[in-house]
Amino acid sequence: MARLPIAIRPKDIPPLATEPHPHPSPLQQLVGHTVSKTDYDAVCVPLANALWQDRWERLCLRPVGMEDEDDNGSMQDRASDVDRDADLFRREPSLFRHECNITRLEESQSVIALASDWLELDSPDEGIRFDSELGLRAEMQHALYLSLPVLVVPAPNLANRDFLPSYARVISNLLQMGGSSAYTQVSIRIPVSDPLEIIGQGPAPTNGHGERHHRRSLSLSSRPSSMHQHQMSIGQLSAITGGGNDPNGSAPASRVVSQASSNVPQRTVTHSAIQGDPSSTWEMWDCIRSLCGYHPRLSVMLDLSNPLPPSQGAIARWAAEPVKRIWLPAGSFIPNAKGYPVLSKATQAFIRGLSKHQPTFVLSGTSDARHPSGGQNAYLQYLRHITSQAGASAYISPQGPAEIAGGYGDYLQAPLQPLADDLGSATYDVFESDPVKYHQYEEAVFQCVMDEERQPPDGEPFVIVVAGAGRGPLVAATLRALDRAERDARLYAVEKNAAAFTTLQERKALEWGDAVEILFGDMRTLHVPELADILVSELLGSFGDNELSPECIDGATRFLKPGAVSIPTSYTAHLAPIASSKLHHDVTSRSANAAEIPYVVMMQQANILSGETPGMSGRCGERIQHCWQWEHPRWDLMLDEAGLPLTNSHNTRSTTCTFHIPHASPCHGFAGYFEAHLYGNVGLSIHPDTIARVSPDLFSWFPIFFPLKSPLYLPSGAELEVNIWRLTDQKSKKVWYEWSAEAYLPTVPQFGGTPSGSMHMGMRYGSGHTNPTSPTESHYSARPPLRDGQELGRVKIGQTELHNSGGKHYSIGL
Ligand SMILES: C[S@@+](CC[C@H](N)C(=O)[O-])C[C@H]1O[C@@H](n2cnc3c(N)ncnc32)[C@H](O)[C@@H]1O
Repeated sequence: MARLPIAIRPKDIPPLATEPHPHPSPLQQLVGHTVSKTDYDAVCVPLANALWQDRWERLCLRPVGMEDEDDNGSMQDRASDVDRDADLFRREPSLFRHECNITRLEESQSVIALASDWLELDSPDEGIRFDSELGLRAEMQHALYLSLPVLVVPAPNLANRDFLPSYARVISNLLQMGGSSAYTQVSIRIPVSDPLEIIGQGPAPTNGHGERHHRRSLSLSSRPSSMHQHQMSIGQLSAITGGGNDPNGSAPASRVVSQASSNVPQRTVTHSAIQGDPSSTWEMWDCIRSLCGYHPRLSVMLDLSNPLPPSQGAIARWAAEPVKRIWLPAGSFIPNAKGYPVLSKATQAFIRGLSKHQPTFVLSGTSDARHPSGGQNAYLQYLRHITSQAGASAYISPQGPAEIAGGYGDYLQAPLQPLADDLGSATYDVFESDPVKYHQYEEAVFQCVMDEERQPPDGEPFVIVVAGAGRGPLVAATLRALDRAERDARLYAVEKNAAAFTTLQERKALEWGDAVEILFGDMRTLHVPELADILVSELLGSFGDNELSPECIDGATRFLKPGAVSIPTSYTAHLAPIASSKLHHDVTSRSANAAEIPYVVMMQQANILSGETPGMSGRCGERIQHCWQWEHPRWDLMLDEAGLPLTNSHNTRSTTCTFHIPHASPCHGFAGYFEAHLYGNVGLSIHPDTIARVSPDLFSWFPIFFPLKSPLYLPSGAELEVNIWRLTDQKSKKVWYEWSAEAYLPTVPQFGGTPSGSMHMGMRYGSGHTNPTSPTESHYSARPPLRDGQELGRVKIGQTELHNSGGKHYSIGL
């Protein structure tokens, strides 16, 4: 595992430079020292300091109660002076040098800059929202000027969910600044959970004392003035659950919301966390990145100040998101038996799972002596220890060691077409680097030639054809199997790639001699000197049939003896809906038609969305569902005079899979897998649930990805119906896939059972059999009690286009 970067958030921020360039500034010295003399890789500091906050508040807010004193003339004069300054600020919002912590280009390397956490882009007060936007734009302008790698923006406030689109709009606009050459990323700091999800308490308590009351400056005369009072933020809530809310540690400390202003909508705040929704903070992120169009410079800083939500499914969704940074305050560590800071088992596993994102960790509050043993360095050493143990893929990829798959993570590749195209020697070399596949074939051939029922009559040797021999590894595996079984065979190796055939010639000349007869040509038309008992082939694609194994084996069946066997004897295709911001972005940034093409990809930053349960309606299948099956050889086909099938229509397939979606998420497409039965008890699998049992460590195939042009949003408890077709056209000699999906929410009819009286069956309306304060998967799967004769219905909530209609954008040449 590569060493993951760790940054420190120092308690004290160095002062500004007192000597001119090129003398290093105090911040430069701190960064230089940290990077060269400690085991940290970066320093995390707020971009601006308290003087900036003071100016912004002086210009944009006014203490509550001031209007009562407005009959005093001098007070009014002061107010109009402030208004003038405020308008000047709004005309060209920018930071002064003394308001900044970072001022030089030379300071910007190895620095993670935090935007001011007192800005309220989602304040219920319109004026505060707009002035916060101006403040943040001033900070972004400064960050862009200094080419800072990232500006971390504080999380939106769950209690202000109604204004989340306003927050997201500001972020989207921020990402337009600096034009296409802009370099600075924007990272949204999102808490991994809301503490109320964990403790399941009632409405958030309000902060009854110590808050500063403000009202907006009167200068925005087109907008009514307003009064503000603090309300408890996510960060403050984290303190009550032990998540820690210290100046170094946690989410923003102050939020002001207006209560009196007429520009503040008098809506009831639906605080989803209060109702124990484990999706709440993730949904904030989902809304922001969707409104920002999956911008490539937008990422997540996942804030682990609060405990993880209890639901595995809710946590796993972060695997599909661009989590580039992880905020780990000292308060998120627990003391072990000796008093050293450690992380809970669940947090360790979560962090290991996210390691494939190569995140930068930010440790804060390490000098606060929160833990009795180990001192400040204990946090760093411990984090180094657990991240160095992080393995490869965690959530989805069936592929083996990261070293082998290295560099392929989330890399979109066009599926191979070994029938239409001739493969290069380097590609065969990659195939041959996976010993598992050849071991499985050797074992399958061994079991086949040992099988009593397969023995040729009168002690005759077997006739075996290896069809699609490539550079010969299956021929070698077959020879090893015959040797072990002490069986004789006449062995033929068929290959249509003329260049690969030269390697077969070489191997025959130097290794195999008379033991192997090599034949050049297409197995569908080539003359084979005698009928075979066993046909060995490996023409499998990631979805089983996508390299046209069915068509090729059909064509080779004409040189098999009646009752002969094919290795593989059968194979199946499987599908699951996935979310992956990365894959979605990579596909949609290619071309307009790029989402109409399947890809082969080692999925890393991806998450399977479906659950194992049948859902509330009982209609849903497994997490990963079987699409279709192929069995070989087929003896039931109508053949032409050459012994070939009259049509290829028997090789069309279609299926509808219905998936239960336990946790809200956009669906970005579908992951496809195959399982193959070779012979006896030997198989191959890239299905995530069976690979370890069937063919552990197999890495020859990555899953196939059928993308969606636009994400299909699926709320908690949704049912996703996926249609996929394998189609073929004799005239144009091609095979292709088409796919589409529909989303539904289950409903239960209310008394009387009319459709209009139906009620959605999302988690909030769960059965009442589950504990609403500890959401788990069962929350979503419990079926509500139905009255006699009542049936669950469903309402349709979304639909995709039909992808790759008529094979217009992607097809496989026959
Ligand atoms: C996936 S590769 C497998 C190569 C080799 N058996 C191995 O396992 O490394 C499939 C091979 O089948 C060959 N092939 C595909 N269709 C064929 C056909 N109709 N007739 C003969 N060879 C074919 C390709 O050229 C390629 O060498």
